[in-house]
Amino acid sequence: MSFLAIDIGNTRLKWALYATPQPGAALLAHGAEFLENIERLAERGWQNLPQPPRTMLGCNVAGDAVRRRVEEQMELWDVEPRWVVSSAQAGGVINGYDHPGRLGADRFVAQIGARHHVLARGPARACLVVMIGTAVTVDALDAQGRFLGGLILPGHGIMLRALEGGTAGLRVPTGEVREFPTNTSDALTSGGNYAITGAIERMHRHLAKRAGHEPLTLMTGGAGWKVSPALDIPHELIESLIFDGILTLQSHRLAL
Ligand SMILES: Nc1ncnc2c1ncn2[C@@H]1O[C@H](COP(=O)(O)OP(=O)(O)O)[C@@H](O)[C@H]1O
Ligand SMILES: CC(C)(COP(=O)(O)O)[C@@H](O)C(=O)NCCC(=O)O
Ligand SMILES: [K+]
Repeated sequence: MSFLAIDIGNTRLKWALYATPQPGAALLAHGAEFLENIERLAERGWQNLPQPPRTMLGCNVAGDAVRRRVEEQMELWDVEPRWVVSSAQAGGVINGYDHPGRLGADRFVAQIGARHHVLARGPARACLVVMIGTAVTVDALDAQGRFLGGLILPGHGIMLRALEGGTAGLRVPTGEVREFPTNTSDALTSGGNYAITGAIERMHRHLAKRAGHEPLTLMTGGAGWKVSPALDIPHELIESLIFDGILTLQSHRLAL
């Protein structure tokens, strides 16, 4: 019954093999590859799995060419590639985007994972879903599981490259996050970090006001550990949030 979940972002592909397609299933193997190395997935991580996947579900925001390259690597097994498309409603989330299909599949799936965590923890409440990947997204779910809307901003790497490319004097090593930075490195690192944490805190305020209660804040993504220490609101880092969403979606599909 083993099930492969794949999350393709703009920087890396992350994958996880589970014993069964249900939230909380045993994790059998997992890995990550930078997109420039996906041609090696079959020979590297996927060659020596404890068992071949029987089914799979993925989410991809890196475009069709990347998806096709990944599907070629999957020819190793007899598995039909299936990819999440954002829709008006799925996995307990009602998608309030103007055009639901245009919402990034990773954002939709992370919200489904977040909704699963909210309901597993007690009475339904609003939830802020923060993803710190290549880009940063901050998405608001109300207590009924309705996606109210969200922010997209550049991730730290993109902010730095934009500043380096657009100026003559900002090519400096990485600095530290400081309240009052007194050198260029610290000024850039702190500026990026507080741009991200400031946006999260702002959206948290919007959602607390709309919901009338303190939302649960869940954070995920490759650079979440860099942002978490400077975020002044209670929150939890859940590395597996997208996979939890994929497992939830898959188990809902099987139940239909
Ligand atoms: N070991 C790591 N490998 C790759 N990226 C990392 C690592 N640690 C932190 N990062 C940061 O995480 C970001 C990529 O996160 P990820 O969630 O994989 O992004 P995406 O989903 O957009 O591909 C990079 O921009 C980088 O700043
Ligand atoms: C916002 C994103 C670029 C985030 O990508 P990531 O940082 O995970 O690589 C992705 O979710 C996307 O391409 N979204 C489509 C546009 C939208 O959600 O409105
Ligand atoms: K992502």
